[in-house]
Amino acid sequence: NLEPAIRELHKQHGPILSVTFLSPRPAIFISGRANTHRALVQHGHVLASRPPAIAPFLVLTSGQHTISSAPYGPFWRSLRRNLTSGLLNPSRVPLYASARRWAIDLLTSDLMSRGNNGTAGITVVDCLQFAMFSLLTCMCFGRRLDGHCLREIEAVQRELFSSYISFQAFAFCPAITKRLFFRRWQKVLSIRRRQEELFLPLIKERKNDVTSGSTACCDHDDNLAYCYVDTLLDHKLPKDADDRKLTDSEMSQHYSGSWQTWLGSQRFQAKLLDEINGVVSCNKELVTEEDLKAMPYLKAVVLEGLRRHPPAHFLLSHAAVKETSLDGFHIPVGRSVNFSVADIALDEKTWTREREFWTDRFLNDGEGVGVDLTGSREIKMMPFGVGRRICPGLGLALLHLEYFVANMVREFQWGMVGGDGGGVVSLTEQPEFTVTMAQPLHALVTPRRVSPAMARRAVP
Ligand code: HEM
Repeated sequence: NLEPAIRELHKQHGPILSVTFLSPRPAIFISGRANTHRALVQHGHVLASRPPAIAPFLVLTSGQHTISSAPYGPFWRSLRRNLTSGLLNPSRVPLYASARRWAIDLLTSDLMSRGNNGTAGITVVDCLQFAMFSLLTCMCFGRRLDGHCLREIEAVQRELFSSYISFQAFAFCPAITKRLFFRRWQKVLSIRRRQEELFLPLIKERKNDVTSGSTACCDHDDNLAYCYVDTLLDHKLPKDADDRKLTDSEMSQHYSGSWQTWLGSQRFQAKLLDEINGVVSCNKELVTEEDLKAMPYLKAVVLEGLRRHPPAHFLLSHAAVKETSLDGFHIPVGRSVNFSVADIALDEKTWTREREFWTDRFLNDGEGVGVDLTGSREIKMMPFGVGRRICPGLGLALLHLEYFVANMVREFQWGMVGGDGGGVVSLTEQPEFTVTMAQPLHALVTPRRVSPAMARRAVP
């Protein structure tokens, strides 16, 4: 449980710390809005790299050849530009409208078919993650994958996310820890193998434009004209990019929470529903992307969710491109430099009632109105990071959050397990790759109307 310890060390020793854990190389921690702005925005180009990956992540990122893990340089720039100008280009948003509708249909049907499990409620995260995997894999591979294939992809990715922290053990003397934690190391290799077994055939199918029924994984009627794999297959790396692949032998070597009333309490739901009904006519199938633009309360709910419960409590580790100094502290190349997202979001000097889920701060004259999530002027909250390594999926993520929340509130009444007004939900957090709920949410879900998705299901 690193976070409280780091916070305490900052209190005792100041905003810039160098801490030695198990790894021989100390990690640097930088706190505070102003310091973070200086480091990541004003001197953003200097701290825009990533530190050398430890053994498991070398395997899982093919030797730091992914956008998020690649060191700053032509290779990273080229891949990142390919993603932002291709799949994430705002002009392509409408291309995936049908995939988004499909994901909402899947989610609606899934929630309905689980039938509240008596009075124990539905484990919401299972349904939500499955719908989100369906949508993102569709955008990635250009096809609606079938349920079996999706479940397999979901299972391997979830295993990776939940084991992520335990893999840090290999930071210390990997030659020994690989033997000491032999099973854990085997898990790293098995996750990678399964990812290859699942993803490579899908990539090859897309490449060969297979339309026969030989691949049971695909629903051929719903091929997308454009997907992320297409952009990667067409992509040409610049000459000076380091596209060195790991050799086989290298591969085998490496191979605060509190009890709170729930956000879904009737008050939030009723206000959201009022807003949605004011914008969307009752005979319309779904809330659309266009409708979302006229929903300030929905935006406030989503922003307050990201502020109070950011999925990442720390940014991915940054590193200096060249030796540098920050406020008189020396930062060598290759050191991991870390920034706390959660502490900035809970800074009492920026936010009143900072620990409360209080949507009004993003409405009318509230302190959060017009907050700049890119942090270019100043940082008030940074759930997506700031500066050169800012999350390129920011726009898409906000769209998905608003779209899913709006449609789920419109379709269902969300109730607490445990009865009227008496229910509480544990918001105790559990660190994984992202921060998750230690006790997953169980909710009672009641349809508000016969939705088109339900009607379609009813047709044999
Ligand atoms: C609520 C949803 C999301 C949150 C909170 C989130 C947050 C983050 C954060 C905190 C980082 C690290 C920034 C840093 O190191 O300074 C990051 C990086 C990244 N995110 Fe996201 N993200 C989300 C969704 C997405 C989506 C939907 C995509 C793609 C479709 C995406 C793609 C990436 C990539 C490629 C990076 C690495 C950027 C780089 O190193 O240059 N993210 N994200």
